[in-house]
Amino acid sequence: MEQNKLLLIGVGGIGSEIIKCLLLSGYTEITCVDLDTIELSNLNRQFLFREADIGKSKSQVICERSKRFNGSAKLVPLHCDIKTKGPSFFSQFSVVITALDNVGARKYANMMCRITKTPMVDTGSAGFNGQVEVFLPGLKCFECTPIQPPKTYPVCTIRRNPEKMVHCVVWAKEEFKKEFCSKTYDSAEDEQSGELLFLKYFDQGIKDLLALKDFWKGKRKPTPLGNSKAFLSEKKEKTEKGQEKNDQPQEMRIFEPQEYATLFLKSVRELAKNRVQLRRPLIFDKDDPLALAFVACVANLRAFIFGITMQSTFEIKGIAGSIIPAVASTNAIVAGIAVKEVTNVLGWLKTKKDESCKSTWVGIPPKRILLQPFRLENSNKKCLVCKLQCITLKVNVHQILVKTLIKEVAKELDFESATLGFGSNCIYDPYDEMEENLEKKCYQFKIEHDSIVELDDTEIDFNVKVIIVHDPQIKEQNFQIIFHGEKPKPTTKEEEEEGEEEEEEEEDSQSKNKPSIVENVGASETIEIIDLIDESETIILNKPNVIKENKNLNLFKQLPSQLERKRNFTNISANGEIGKNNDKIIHIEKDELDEKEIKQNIKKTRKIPKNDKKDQKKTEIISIDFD
Ligand SMILES: Nc1ncnc2c1ncn2[C@@H]1O[C@H](COP(=O)(O)OP(=O)(O)OP(=O)(O)O)[C@@H](O)[C@H]1O
Ligand SMILES: [Zn+2]
Repeated sequence: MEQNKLLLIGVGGIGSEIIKCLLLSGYTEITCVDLDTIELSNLNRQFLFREADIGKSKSQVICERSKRFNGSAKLVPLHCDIKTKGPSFFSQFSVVITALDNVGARKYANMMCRITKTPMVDTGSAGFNGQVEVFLPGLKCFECTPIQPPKTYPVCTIRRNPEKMVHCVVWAKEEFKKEFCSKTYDSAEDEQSGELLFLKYFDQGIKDLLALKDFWKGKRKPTPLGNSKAFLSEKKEKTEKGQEKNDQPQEMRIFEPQEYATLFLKSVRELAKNRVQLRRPLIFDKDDPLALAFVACVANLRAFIFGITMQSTFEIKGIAGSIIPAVASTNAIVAGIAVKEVTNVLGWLKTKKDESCKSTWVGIPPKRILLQPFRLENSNKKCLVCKLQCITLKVNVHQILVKTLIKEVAKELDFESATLGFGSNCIYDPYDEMEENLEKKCYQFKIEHDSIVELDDTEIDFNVKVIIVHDPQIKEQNFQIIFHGEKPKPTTKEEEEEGEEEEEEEEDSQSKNKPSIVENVGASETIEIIDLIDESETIILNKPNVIKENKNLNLFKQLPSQLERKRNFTNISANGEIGKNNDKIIHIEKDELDEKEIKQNIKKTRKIPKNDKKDQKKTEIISIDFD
């Protein structure tokens, strides 16, 4: 353990737990990277931070505080974005552990780990669910499973007939974008702008909808609010709801609609002013109080119009940012498993046997913890990151011309016709008029030590990443090309077809039983329980078909808490089966069936025989057949 240098990326909720577990397990050399500073909202679960640390660098503080677990450990803090670190940085470490909150940074770490053939242990959590995934070189990587796009809602529900607060919030965010994020303004809007918007959103817009007479047949109609002055004058004696709860912070309270109208007019004025000062369109950020005030007011007033229960700004912030509150216990469990996997991965580095390494899904439904370990999978032949081929080029970036780089590397790799790209820039394309770039030196395009440039063959499917190692001693012509194992070669037709077939199989098997990762695990509102028609056993979900086709963990992320709220369903396994007292499982075949039809479509599963219970205890996983 002591000989292994570890890299921990992200020292937030899970990262703080990981560093503690690593040190207490005997690891002594850890580099901690985090780009952020400590915020008040971190303190409830990032247990090593204190109020006095607010504003300080997370990585600095965590390294100082963690000395208490092992005073002689070598902890290196780096306050930076991981995306600024290249292959030579990553290659120092035996294992990379990611405890990040976004897919972009994970993808970057994954690519660096593939390039440098470094194992990566990725962690994540959302509420009571979490995961630890182990990515070993040569096996499945973070990008082998396509990442699901966030949930979208039917346009008609959002624009015409919202049924829930989330629909109003999506609409409010859209309006925020239209109003403040697309145009630049040179002068402040006049004083009328708030009132005009009020009319548009809450009066005329609603009247226009009501004009669609057929649409409203049999539906509850919305009520337009009139103009803001008239609406505000209705304000009788009412103040905010729940006077007795006045000790709650503003953000947690629900106010009368008139209060939201006043705040709405104010927020429009302030946002318009800001836009003029900034001289650029605004960006919606749930942490920007003004943007959030606008969205909360618009969403609540729309909810009021459509007879939907209004919610506090705090709750709306959660919906607007797809936030599921972090749970310290989930983070601690995930961190513990991750550290165990780091030890397994170190074993793999010696033996190259991967049996002990596992990825694990974590779920904490009431009163029990479900851990579901999975064997590591093979990589997806279609995965661009796994297919990635690279070489290292030792050069003097101040001397080497773009022309030389392209010509020599292309010659060495048998390229027919090469384009050169760096980041999102194309430096040279033979079909474009870019000849003058050929005469420039590499550093003029900010290509420096540890940069990765890309050579693409325009004729065949051949892409090679070139890792630049700058050496000031090297003269222009004396550069050195270093292969990482085999010499890169173009993908052959057979390999391509093989990849396609494999992908189809993969999709098949995934939809049958494998969980796949989503951006913010469980953060999207994928599945929702619409109703429980029979108290004990029947649940109606908004997307039963999807469930049947994909017994996929992601679709079930949100179920435990919803089920708990609705009824006492207690057992939900990580594979997506839902059960009550181990014996009643339901699934419904069609979308939007009526109650009678649903009852006909219910299939009960077999009861788990009593003597199987021993097994369940051993694994803490309940596995029940759907059919
Ligand atoms: N590109 C990056 N480079 C380095 N660190 C990153 C990068 N992206 C995210 N992080 C860090 O990863 C950590 C993730 O931790 P966590 O999910 O607990 O988020 P948080 O920001 O601490 O809390 P919350 O978002 O819930 O307020 C954060 O500390 C964040 O700064
Ligand atoms: Zn991959």
